[in-house]
Amino acid sequence: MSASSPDETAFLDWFKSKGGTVHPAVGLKHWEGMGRGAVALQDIEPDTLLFSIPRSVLLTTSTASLQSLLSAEDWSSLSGWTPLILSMMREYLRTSTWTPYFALLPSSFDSLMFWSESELAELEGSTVLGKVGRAEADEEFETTVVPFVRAHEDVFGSAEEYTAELFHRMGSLVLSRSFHVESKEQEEDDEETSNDEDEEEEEREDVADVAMVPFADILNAKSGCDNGRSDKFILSAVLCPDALAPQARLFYEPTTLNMMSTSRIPAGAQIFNTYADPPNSDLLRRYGHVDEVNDADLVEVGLETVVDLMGEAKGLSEEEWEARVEWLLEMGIDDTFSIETNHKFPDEMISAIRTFTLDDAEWAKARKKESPPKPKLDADVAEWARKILTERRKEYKTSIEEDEALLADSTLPLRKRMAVIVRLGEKRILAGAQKKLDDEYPPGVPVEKAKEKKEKKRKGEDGAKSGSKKVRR
Ligand SMILES: C[S@@+](CC[C@H](N)C(=O)[O-])C[C@H]1O[C@@H](n2cnc3c(N)ncnc32)[C@H](O)[C@@H]1O
Repeated sequence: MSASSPDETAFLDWFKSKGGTVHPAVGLKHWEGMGRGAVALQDIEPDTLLFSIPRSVLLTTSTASLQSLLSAEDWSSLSGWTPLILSMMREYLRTSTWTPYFALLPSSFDSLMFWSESELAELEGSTVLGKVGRAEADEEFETTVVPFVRAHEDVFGSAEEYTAELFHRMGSLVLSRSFHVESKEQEEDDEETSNDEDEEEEEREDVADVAMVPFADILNAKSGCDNGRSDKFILSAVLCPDALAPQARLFYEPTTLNMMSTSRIPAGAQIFNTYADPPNSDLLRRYGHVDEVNDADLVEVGLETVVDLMGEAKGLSEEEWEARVEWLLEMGIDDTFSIETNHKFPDEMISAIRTFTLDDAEWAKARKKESPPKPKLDADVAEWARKILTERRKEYKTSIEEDEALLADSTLPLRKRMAVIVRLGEKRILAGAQKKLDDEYPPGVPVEKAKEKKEKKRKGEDGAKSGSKKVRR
């Protein structure tokens, strides 16, 4: 194991003194534009234990001492991530248990929480602006953390040191580096629960299952360089660009978390993790970086955009469209639709569009059946979808061409470059979806004609466009 700084040496000594093991072929290295990461110092064969992390070094609400020093009532008055963040703040300020680990962690971030108003303005058009959460975090600090720490100075020590800056730093570390790690018993319980219950559970993740995992959080990630979506607590470390097969993965053992290679990693290559394939907007929000090429990119279209356009155009009164919106939400339709890089229209968006095209009798029937219209894309829906895409594209203040020109400038500041990559990716998806729609349902073709054309194409009567091969004579 190689370390290149005194902090790294101290961290590795601490890690090993706690029972952690590291394969001699795994080293730490600074990677241009990515910070610290892991490197294969020699060829690594599949099924090699890269490193093994004792569960006792995980920093969680159970391994930190704060919970045991407070009454159950006081502890349970805290919500969200605050119990973990406060535990981390106290461990950082008052104990030496995780000092070598904290010394390796960054204190400045490029994630959106730390962007100025003018920097955020570069993201205009992206729905990520509604998810930054800075105001909520500031409010949590002022209204919960400050009074709580002041009321328990016997446990926390001087409240003065529990600053907003430290609160945001710890919160950002949780956002960008934590893992979902359940106890072994919890995992077994989970196996007995149904998928639906699992999904609900994930939405309100218990802070007790959120863990800072020393060493595992040193691995960087890059789109296309991992083994695809990870399960909720599966971490996989893989080599880029050979991403077709999984190359490493973290196995959850009763007393350790073991990172194993699952295929060969050549000497000199970076060992990548997966962050579960977020789109660039979320990468930027949570981690403070983007992937110039991101297969998992997407653009969101709000139900609001659909309603604004269709409610008015179909001549529905405010009361009528509000009733349809409420009903759609009751029926489980999301208020945001994601279009991905395959440019396919989300089924839920098609159902929502169709809900606004229903006449009174059809609307009454749908309500009686308690089922939104089937997600069938036809010429009429396509016409609406095209208008919605046009409206959505207007929410960005620059064009694709302008953004491409900006990116060609190598002196563009990092944050602006990342913002441009996010908004350009989103606009390209919108443009791609529009093109796909135009190919399938050419604009200006009367609905009946478009139906005919589509039917012909389906039956393969439409020559080259249907994919039928021309015979050369
Ligand atoms: C889990 S940590 C990985 C370790 C980190 N590089 C370090 O120096 O401590 C995640 C952070 O690493 C950086 N990172 C990871 N993958 C990256 C990538 N593909 N490009 C740029 N930065 C990346 C980002 O700053 C991100 O917030």
